[in-house]
Amino acid sequence: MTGSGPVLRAEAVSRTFRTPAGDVHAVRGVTLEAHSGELVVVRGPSGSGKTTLLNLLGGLDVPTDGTVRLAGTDTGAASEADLLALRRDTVGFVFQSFGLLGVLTALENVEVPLRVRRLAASERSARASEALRLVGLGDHGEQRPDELSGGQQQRVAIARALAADPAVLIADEPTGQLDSRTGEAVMELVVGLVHERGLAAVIATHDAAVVARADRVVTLHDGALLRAV
Ligand SMILES: Nc1ncnc2c1ncn2[C@@H]1O[C@H](COP(=O)(O)OP(=O)(O)OP(=O)(O)O)[C@@H](O)[C@H]1O
Repeated sequence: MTGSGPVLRAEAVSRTFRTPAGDVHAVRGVTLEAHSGELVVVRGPSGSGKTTLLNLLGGLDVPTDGTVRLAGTDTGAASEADLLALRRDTVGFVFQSFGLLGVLTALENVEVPLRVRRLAASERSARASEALRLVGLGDHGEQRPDELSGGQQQRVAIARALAADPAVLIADEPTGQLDSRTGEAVMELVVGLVHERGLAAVIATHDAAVVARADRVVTLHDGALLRAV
């Protein structure tokens, strides 16, 4: 990968789902890129294809047409194993529903993606603690998700996404389950981290405050890009 090119690039990407009721063209011909340190916001009404597009950009799904290049790798041409490794090494995901494991402490949740990287336990724990500190939860490592507020849980999820030091952050409506003040605080944190750590971030959100701070805003309508700002 060259230093100046986009970390993430989608070129004329489409995703069609075959269903018994017929084909659903969830994403249609989208071209989009994100560079390091750049925050790209994807917005659009419900069903416009935001989640499908984010899944394609993060390598959770591959396009039926067009190409997605993630850190230089064409996801559609990669084997399942390579795609798994690419996601593990390159992408941090944050979802609306936090996705924390209830039986684990905050610290253990943050350690989950580090476990699959076969890091030594001490290194894992040091990195997870540092990630929790970054999101302002350095003193909450021993608490379980149900002992934390919604905003704190989402911050744990952000720490988990960042612990392995990904080049790309993909966040699907990360503030969707939070009240507006908590959501603002969480987004403030994400925007700061994107710029500080030079992440290429793509975030689906309706949050006006995030839209205002985005380097680029794209709007989806029926799976296609409406306009790019
Ligand atoms: N696995 C699937 N199989 C069939 N159709 C799907 C599948 N996933 C998504 N779709 C369809 O693709 C379209 C886009 O869905 P998607 O979830 O990407 O939209 P969205 O903009 O994220 O919506 P929301 O804001 O409500 O989450 C919808 O019509 C949806 O029903």
